[in-house]
Amino acid sequence: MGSSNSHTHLLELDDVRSGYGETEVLNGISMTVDEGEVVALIGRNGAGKTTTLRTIMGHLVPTTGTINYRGSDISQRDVAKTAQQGITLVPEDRQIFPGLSIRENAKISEVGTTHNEGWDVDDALSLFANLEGKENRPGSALSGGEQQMLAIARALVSGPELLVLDEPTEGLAPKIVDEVAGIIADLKSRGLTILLVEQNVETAIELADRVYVLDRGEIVFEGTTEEFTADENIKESYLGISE
Ligand SMILES: Nc1ncnc2c1ncn2[C@@H]1O[C@H](COP(=O)(O)OP(=O)(O)OP(=O)(O)O)[C@@H](O)[C@H]1O
Repeated sequence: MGSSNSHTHLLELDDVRSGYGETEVLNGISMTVDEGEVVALIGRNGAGKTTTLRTIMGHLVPTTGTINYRGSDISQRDVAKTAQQGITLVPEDRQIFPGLSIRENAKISEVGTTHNEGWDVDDALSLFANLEGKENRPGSALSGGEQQMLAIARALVSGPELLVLDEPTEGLAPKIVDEVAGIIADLKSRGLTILLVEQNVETAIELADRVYVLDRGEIVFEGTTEEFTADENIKESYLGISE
């Protein structure tokens, strides 16, 4: 039915159903992201988090429901159109080109950036101390943490209005998790709008203003980070966290 208030959200999913062929994975989810917010989408393995992002990005088209971006329905558009509209995904597998240097990987996003001026390649890389002095090193020589940082830098070069991060800390050592979280916090403080999918609940709540919990294709909790932190029941029931 849509949001009852008259405020236009940056991104609004309303009763979205989506999946793969006959298999419905999202059973009618509704969520919003407002400008300047960091919104975390969390949930167990297989809950449908990546499917939600694929649907937002246009890899999957909802069978019913709407996705509005700046008040326009974008449910039926393709991936290229989504990127042009300023929604940039940093995918779970990071997709760094192994034969290209760090700089070349970052520069790729300059191509076709039409909607908005993106970050300068040097400015984007300079956010990450770990990448400093390594601009000519090939993607194949990077650690998982460095790949993640480069993937975020490359996304910034495309000039996102909404940065979508799919499990950015997955598989990283604790020290590197902290560094990546620090960069996300920095981007947040600069006013960038971020939709963050995380399995790492601690990192998610450290960064997010609001939290959605997805379970078996349904949103089972929505609230501020404070409300989530106070809700022992939701943490225990859906995320297997108890203190
Ligand atoms: N290409 C596909 N074809 C059919 N089913 C799929 C496909 N990709 C995912 N699924 C199914 O959709 C459901 C949700 O998967 P999804 O990857 O969205 O979950 P997730 O919450 O992102 O989990 P994870 O943390 O493991 O990535 C799972 O049951 C999964 O098996």
